[in-house]
Amino acid sequence: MTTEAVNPKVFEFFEKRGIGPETVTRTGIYSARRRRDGDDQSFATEPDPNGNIIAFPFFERGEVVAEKYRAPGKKFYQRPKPRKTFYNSDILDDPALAASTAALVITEGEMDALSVIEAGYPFAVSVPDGAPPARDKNGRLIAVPENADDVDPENDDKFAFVFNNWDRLQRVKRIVIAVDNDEPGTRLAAELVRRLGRVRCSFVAYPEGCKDLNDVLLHHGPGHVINLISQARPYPVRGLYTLSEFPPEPELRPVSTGWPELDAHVLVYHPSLMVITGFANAGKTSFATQMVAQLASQHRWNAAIASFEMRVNPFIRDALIAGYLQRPRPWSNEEKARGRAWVEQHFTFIAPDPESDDDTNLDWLIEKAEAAVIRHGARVLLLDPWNEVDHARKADETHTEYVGRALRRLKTFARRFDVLVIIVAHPSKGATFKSDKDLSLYDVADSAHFANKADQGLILVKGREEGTSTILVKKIRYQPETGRPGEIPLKFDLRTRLFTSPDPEIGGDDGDDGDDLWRRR
Ligand SMILES: Nc1ncnc2c1ncn2[C@@H]1O[C@H](COP(=O)(O)OP(=O)(O)OP(=O)(O)O)[C@@H](O)[C@H]1O
Repeated sequence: MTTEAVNPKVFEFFEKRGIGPETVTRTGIYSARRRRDGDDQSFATEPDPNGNIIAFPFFERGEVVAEKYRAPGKKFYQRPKPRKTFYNSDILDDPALAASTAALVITEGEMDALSVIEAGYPFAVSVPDGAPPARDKNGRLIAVPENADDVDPENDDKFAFVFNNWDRLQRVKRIVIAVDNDEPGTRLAAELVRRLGRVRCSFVAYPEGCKDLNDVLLHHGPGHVINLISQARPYPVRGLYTLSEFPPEPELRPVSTGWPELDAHVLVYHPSLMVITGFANAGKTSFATQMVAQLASQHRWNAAIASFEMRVNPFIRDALIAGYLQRPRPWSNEEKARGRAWVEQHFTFIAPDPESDDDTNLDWLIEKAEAAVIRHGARVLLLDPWNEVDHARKADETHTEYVGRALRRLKTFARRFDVLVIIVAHPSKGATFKSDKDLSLYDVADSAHFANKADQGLILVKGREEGTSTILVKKIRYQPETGRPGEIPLKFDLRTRLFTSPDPEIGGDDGDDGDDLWRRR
């Protein structure tokens, strides 16, 4: 098209919108008129230097594949059977977009794309049919999913222009979405971003009083259009942050387990995952139960206890009361009543309903644990022992894969509900022949995941001499804030059935009791 072929009124129309004759001519816009096509009632639109219709041709690889018309009185129509493509789509093949030296700007209308081109930035396309409605027929805003899993590209009619240009679009490294600042524009942006991939998309922020790029060109000038594009901000990608964007994390507030001699080696905090292991009868249940009692009495950390091997009444209950009173039985009636009231206030128990045949699998357990947090303010979940949870493994899943998935779920639960999850687990059968000294977190229930996923890992060893025990602190994720590995002797008071400070002659911090301590009983 040459300038001579275009009605000067067309230039006037664009001039009023801030778009000069060079851009009009370069993009192939021309003036046209409608002419009756043959004897029937159909019309054709054809170029006419005096025509009062503005024609916007859509090129693809130099060919006009669609055309939109603006007739007087703001009447819009299109050439029949248009190919669904972007306005100015041929810019998609520019090597600068593949090399990432330029970002592609996608606008909601032709005038906005022209505004960008007018501002001196050629890398702009417009979607062909504007924005989809933002609300459904009941007036409710349509929620757009974040991913495009529900999109079938073959039948994605409204966005066929994306599919039709897929190969060219794939090469584009950076995309600036510059749609209208209104509800339909917001939906269009969301629909484009999920189809094009969030990581390469940015958005622009319009100045006050501007709803699109043509407004910006008219009211602020071409320089501002360019600034806006160069300052486009990336769409946040969930899980990827700069330091300043990083979501606030709960502060690490480690507290004592209640045994002063353990403080240098293990302090507990939530959210976190603690694994406690040791051979049969090593005292794992006694130790873990006493610990949750101490956490409740010293820090008011309520706990949910899922105890599948020990009866709650009277064993767990009395172990908790003992931990609270720190006094041997027999207890006075007043002590018993006080102890029970205290257990009632701070603990909930997760146990299968004898009336129901529900699987007591991990989903079941987590569901109850969530209720314990919400209803009873639980800060601790004690799962004792792991091996008794009726695990539900998927058909195509190995044991190791299952344990990995299950521990991930428990960690997600811990994080989401800000809970300390304590898992008591038996060592694998293969570890039975090992000495206590050689037992490691890798021996837990046949899976290295326990060692890898735990934030803190303890091994309990019963001493050769009755009433002596050692806590092996094997893993501490945050050192030194929450402790450091070590071997800490404790006394097991045979009268109170509680772990207490060792008698001075039994040993110090450095485990210099020699081999005796390690020998299996
Ligand atoms: N150092 C110790 N000396 C003597 N008795 C102890 C010692 N530590 C724990 N006990 C007692 O040993 C018994 C077994 O303890 P507990 O049930 O806590 O062990 P566990 O490791 O949980 O056992 P399991 O692997 O069978 O579940 C309990 O009666 C407990 O009071």
